[in-house]
Amino acid sequence: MEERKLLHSFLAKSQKGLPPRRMKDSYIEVLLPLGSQPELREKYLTVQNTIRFGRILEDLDSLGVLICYMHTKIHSAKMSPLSIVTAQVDKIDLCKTSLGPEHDIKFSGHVSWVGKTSMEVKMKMCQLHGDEFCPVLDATFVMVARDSENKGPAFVNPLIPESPEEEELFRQGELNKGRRVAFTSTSLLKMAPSAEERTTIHEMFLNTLDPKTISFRSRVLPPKAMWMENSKLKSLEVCHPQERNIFNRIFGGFLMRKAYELGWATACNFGGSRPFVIAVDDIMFQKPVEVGSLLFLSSQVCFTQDNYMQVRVHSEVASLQNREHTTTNVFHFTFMSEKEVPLVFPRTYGESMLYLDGQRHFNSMSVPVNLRKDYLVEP
Ligand SMILES: CCCCCCCCCC(=O)SCCNC(=O)CCNC(=O)[C@H](O)C(C)(C)COP(=O)(O)OP(=O)(O)OC[C@H]1O[C@@H](n2cnc3c(N)ncnc32)[C@H](O)[C@@H]1OP(=O)(O)O
Repeated sequence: MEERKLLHSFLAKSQKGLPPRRMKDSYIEVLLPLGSQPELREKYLTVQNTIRFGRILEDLDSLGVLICYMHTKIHSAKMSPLSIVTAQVDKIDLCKTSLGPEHDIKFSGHVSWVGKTSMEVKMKMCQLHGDEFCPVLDATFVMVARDSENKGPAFVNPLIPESPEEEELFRQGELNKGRRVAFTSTSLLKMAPSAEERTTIHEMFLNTLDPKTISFRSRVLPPKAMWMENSKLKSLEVCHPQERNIFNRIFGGFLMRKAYELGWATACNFGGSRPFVIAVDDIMFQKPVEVGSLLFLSSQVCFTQDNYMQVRVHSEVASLQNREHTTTNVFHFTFMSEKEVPLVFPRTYGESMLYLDGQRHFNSMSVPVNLRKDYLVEP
């Protein structure tokens, strides 16, 4: 960090002072040679001989940061004065493809939109089948540039779209920013549910009243249903220095992997069969996690439909000395099970809000649900 302090002089005073960049300036392709270098497979392998999605999340996080460093590269400086952190995983959509560990994987991506200090990054992952790399997933992350000590915001180079396709991507990035703001401002933490949502919750409540008693208090579960509170799983991680990133904080990819694996176990436990992840969305990195923290993860199924489960993982940290807990992330994962899953019923008002939030995330998936069938992506 002492060395990084000296890089302050390379920081731009305004965005205008930085040279504009093209999308191709940040474009990179990275090969993960699982097919040609079998010794790499161990790290990526599940017991069902498929690829661990948690490891892919880690790779995407590192790649997103690397792409932003390409966009902001100062050719005259040996080291970048910027600290680039993951602010949000906007969306990861998985395509209808299986992920075997015997074939090479190719990641690619570039910056698709920039604000003043934030950058949207689009990434793709493809896997070799025969002679061809076939698409496996699309990801959109938002990264934020901070100064060399990660203490305040730092400007990033403007982005110039060069073709109608790039202009469309840039426009989409602008819309995504608007959508994120709208999603946050209509959050159930700030606003009451809509009339339709209120009806859903009231109907669910009525469905759980015991018809034998004339009481609002005796609740019984309908058949093939489970109370939301009984879907919960929790875990604790000690954040060792091994998991730190280049800015001496805990690596975002590690946090995502741990949250994903707990979410997967929750879906497995709830659904009673192997779940497959089909979408990840709106993971906010609200606060950095300090090395040495205790990371408390709490996961629950908050919405279900047919074979689908929407799982929410909440993470908070506390230091060993200070017992106060602070929320650092909320993760949203959509899983598909091999068979129909139980209905999940909220019992309290707070759980009803979790149910509606889960439903909103489920409905925001971009690929129609009926297209999603034979996935093989596991923890
Ligand atoms: C070389 C390659 C290998 C490297 C691998 C290492 C990878 C290391 C990457 C990581 O592991 S980072 C660790 C995980 N991430 C974190 O710990 C970040 C924790 N969160 C924070 O530190 C702050 O919440 C954050 C810096 C993201 C935002 O802080 P503020 O809320 O004070 O930000 P501010 O209000 O100043 O806004 C700054 C910009 O961020 C944008 N922003 C903030 N939160 C956002 C959000 N949630 N989503 C999208 N954009 C967001 C905001 O719109 C604005 O954009 P513009 O300047 O372009 O207008």
